[in-house]
Amino acid sequence: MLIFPQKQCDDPFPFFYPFLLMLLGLFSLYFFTKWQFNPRSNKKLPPSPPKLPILGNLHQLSTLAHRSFESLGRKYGWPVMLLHFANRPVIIIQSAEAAMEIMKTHDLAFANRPHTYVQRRLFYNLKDVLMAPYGEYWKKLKSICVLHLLSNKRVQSFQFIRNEETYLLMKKIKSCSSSGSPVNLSEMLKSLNNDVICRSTFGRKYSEGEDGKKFLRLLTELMHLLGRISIGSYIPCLSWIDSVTGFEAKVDKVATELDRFLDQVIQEHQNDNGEGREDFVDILLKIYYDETTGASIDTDNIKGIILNILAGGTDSTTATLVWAMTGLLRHPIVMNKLQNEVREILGDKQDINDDDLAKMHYLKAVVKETLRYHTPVPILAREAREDVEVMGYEVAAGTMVLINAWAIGRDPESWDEPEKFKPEINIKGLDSELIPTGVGRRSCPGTTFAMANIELVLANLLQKFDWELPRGMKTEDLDTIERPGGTVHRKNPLFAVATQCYF
Ligand code: HEM
Repeated sequence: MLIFPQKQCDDPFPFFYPFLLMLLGLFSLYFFTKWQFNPRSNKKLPPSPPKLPILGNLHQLSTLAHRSFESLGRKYGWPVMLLHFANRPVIIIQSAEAAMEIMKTHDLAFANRPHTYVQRRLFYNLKDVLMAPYGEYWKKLKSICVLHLLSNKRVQSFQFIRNEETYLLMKKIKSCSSSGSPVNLSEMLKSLNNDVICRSTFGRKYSEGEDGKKFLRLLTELMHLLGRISIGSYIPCLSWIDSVTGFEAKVDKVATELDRFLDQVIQEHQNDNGEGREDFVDILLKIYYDETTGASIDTDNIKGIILNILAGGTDSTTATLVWAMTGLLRHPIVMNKLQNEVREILGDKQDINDDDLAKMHYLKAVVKETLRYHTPVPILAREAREDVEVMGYEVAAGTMVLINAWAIGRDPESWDEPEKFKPEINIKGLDSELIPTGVGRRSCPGTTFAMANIELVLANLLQKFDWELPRGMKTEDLDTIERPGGTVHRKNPLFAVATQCYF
């Protein structure tokens, strides 16, 4: 038995200890009452990995954030995890069930998007449709997109553009195939999509001439800046770094030059006698001048929407097409099956129309599988407009919420063998598990436009050519390395050889 030595009563302040005890008691009572009656304190927060002062969890993220979120989530909190980007709380959502709570059950509460200085500067102080906060103003812009610019009818009316541009691409590939040299599919598909989107938006292409090239360079820079993280947006005390590294100046330069270009385009359209076919700028100008529609918009809205269409339209469509061809070249059995479907449905017919595409079910399954396996926009960003409970966790108003669509598409809870590229598993279309273009109010209005282009180009590529990898390359040699960014492309360009031509 341990005997503690008795404390000698030679303390000069014998009244001090009871006083200290009383003080401690009062403090405990104060904090206990505060904890009990503070409505926020006993709310359950999602699990979180340990974080560092100042940085929070930023040091745990690689440039491919969707992959970092998945591995951190599996270790620290699945399917809902709390991270800190510096001192900003960010909720990461990684299962279909949790994503549906955000985008369906609480769609209205999560109808805002988080934004940084970069988006504000590039998108006319959020006067565009992609970044505008939820409200009457955003509703007006979104309905213009859905009803006037990207409706089924409008997408059909642009069929001649898709046909003409696809035909030009086929001719280009044919001329390369005669020499047996590999074609750079990444480059060709990017230029096709730029041409389709520029003709739909401006009524002309910008792939030739100095002006055109400069504009396409600006567009590439816009996408690059949107995909970069500005340090100052998350750690305000380090915002000087963005200025010293020239990042801020670069954003300003690109924003100013794009604005000048768009002003010129609008001016040209205003001077035009309007006899040609209607493009997006014509439609937006009509709404601008028409006071009876009640949808009054200004020129910043027009320019913001155009930039959204250019940014959203070209990059994600190109990435999907390039990844689809990557998947097919890596899986010759799938390529063969798709080629048989396309050729059986078309017979000798060379021009492919929407009715033909509607019959190509395996083609649709291949596109869906590409969106699942190589999700082009892997992370969907939303912001809470009010305090909400999600999967039993508290999410406070203003919290950034990132939905990892890529991880949801590879969740073994939802998919058999999710690590394999297998269009057959996609044939039934598990809708809530496949959310590459979002769900709910803020979902993508350009899906029909994108799919019409993707399906037409793929069907043509497979009907008119047989494909192989460049000489000496095996299917397993073809890499799938991703390039970081808001839209995830292949890091290395995709080269393939069109061995046989059938037109
Ligand atoms: C395969 C191609 C495409 C993919 C994967 C894609 C993906 C997405 C995603 C994930 C979102 C966010 C959805 C959400 O938060 O719920 C989005 C929004 C948007 N997309 Fe797309 N997109 C594609 C094509 C297009 C095209 C062709 C256009 C225009 C011509 C377009 C215009 C937009 C716009 C304007 C928004 C913002 C909508 C809003 O905030 O209300 N997208 N897209």
